[in-house]
Amino acid sequence: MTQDELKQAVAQAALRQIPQDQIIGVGTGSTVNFFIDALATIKHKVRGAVSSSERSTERLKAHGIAVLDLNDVDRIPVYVDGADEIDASGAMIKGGGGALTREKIIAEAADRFVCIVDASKLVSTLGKFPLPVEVVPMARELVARRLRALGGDPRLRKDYLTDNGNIILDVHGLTISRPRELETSINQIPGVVTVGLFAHRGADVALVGTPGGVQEHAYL
Ligand SMILES: O=C(CO)[C@H](O)[C@H](O)COP(=O)(O)O
Repeated sequence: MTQDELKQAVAQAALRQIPQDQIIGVGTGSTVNFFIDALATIKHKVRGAVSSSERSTERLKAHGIAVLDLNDVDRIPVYVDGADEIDASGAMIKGGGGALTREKIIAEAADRFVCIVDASKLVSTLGKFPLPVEVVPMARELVARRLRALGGDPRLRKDYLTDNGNIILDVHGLTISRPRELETSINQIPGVVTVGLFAHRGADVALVGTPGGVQEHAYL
């Protein structure tokens, strides 16, 4: 099976997690694109979506799925999103697609985080994938110095601004043995908008695409 076929399989499996007549949180990325396409086939069963990026919003609307403002929504029972890495506790690195801030906001607002990944994203220790950090532009060098002090090698994502008008520093060279602590430390640096570590609010369940089928991993 190709990686795209694995992504498609988990996207399809995620439909079973979608409650009837509710608003669904929708993430960003190539796996989520397959999920949005799958969601379109049951769109009469959902009230609409809260979207984590302009890209996902565009795709949802193209399918005729209503996109709502988070401020107008009381409850999001399920948030479906991909990840760049996920460990055995459900902690993740996210933000490879640059949407980490809105993703973290919707993840926090949702009752349940369903992570959809192919098996290549499962890791024992987070950090091989460079950790994205969204930063207010004027704080770039200050934040970069602080990230170096934490043992990382921050590199500016070239020719890229987030949907919020900020830059991203991708931090290479980290071995993240204590994801919660690192998430807290990086969030303390003035100028950091969001770190792409999702440890305090990790996944509740991961649907993992493998050549043998979709596995479900539940986390406490
Ligand atoms: O965090 C993300 C976007 O900001 C994505 O979930 C992550 O990058 C995984 O993307 P893909 O499904 O394309 O591998």
